[in-house]
Amino acid sequence: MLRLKNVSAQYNMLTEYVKAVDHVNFEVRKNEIFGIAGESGCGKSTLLKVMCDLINYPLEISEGSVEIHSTDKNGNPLVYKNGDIHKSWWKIISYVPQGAMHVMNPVTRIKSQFFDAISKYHDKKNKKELEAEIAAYLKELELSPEVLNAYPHQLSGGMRQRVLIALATFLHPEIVLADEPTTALDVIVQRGILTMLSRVQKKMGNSMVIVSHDMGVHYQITNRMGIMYAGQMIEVGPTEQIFTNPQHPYTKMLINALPKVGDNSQKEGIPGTPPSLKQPPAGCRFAARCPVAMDLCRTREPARYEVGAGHFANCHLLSDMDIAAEVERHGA
Ligand SMILES: Nc1ncnc2c1ncn2[C@@H]1O[C@H](COP(=O)(O)OP(=O)(O)OP(=O)(O)O)[C@@H](O)[C@H]1O
Repeated sequence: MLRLKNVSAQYNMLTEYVKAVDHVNFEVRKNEIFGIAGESGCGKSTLLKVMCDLINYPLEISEGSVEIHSTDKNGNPLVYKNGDIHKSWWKIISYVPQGAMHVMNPVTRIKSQFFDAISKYHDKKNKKELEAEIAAYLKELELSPEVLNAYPHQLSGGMRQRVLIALATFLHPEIVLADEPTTALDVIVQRGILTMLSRVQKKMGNSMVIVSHDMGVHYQITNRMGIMYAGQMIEVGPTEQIFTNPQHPYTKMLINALPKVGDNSQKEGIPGTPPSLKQPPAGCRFAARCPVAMDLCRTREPARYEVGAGHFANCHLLSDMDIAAEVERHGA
């Protein structure tokens, strides 16, 4: 299980900070697919980097901690914390970064990329045995072992993405993080990738985190999900609840903007733009775009409210006390 406790992370630009992740709390449970959704630039990729301990300048964690709770061979509890998690890459946690073409070495065959990435973590085996094991695993994932001899540019975008997923899951890590795994692929290929991810997760019974700006992806394969806005996680809950009973005005607008079968009404995007993460506004960060914002929303940050079993949202409108205070203020 992976847990984020009050995590803030920022890009240190020397004269200013980009506060890309702000006091984020949630957990990814065993045997589930957890989705992270939100507009471009809201901090989704940064959050994934924080989760897998990929912290390189100018990114830094300014507050909070990330923990992976696991067990050793004898079943004794083991906790990996940020700063140490990167030592367990591939075996405990693995990461499928955004943009399959850019993360692969263009002048190296897929086989060598597999060997380079995993051979030092794999139980000692000679090259031939390891290659046979990789080929068998590729077959299991419906990929021809022929791809091992190919260069990345010889594969289609969908094949490259499948190879990256195969690489990230080969050592059966407990947690797999995937950043926009279906972006830039056509819908048929997208469906194939989602089916593959879902099948791999079911087979391993591990945890998966999928970042995508596409709500359709979350609807199709995630069990629980979180909605990010301007560096903050503003709603978390079971995916079915997020779609049928969204609580934060931003989530409601995201869901309402989705096309529905039989509904021919014109869909509108969310007017306005997200705030700068260099100088985020006081109060609720969505207030400037929120059609139901109260005065309080522009001055005080909302607390997190539990609105159903395991369903949380940060909005003053969910607090009778906050609404009463607003009414009193206007009545005064
Ligand atoms: N290396 C960097 N240096 C400075 N700022 C950065 C860096 N990488 C990202 N940012 C900023 O951090 C914020 C969050 O970016 P991030 O890439 O995490 O968002 P995202 O939600 O994943 O966006 P997208 O969906 O477009 O990938 C943005 O304001 C972005 O401009």
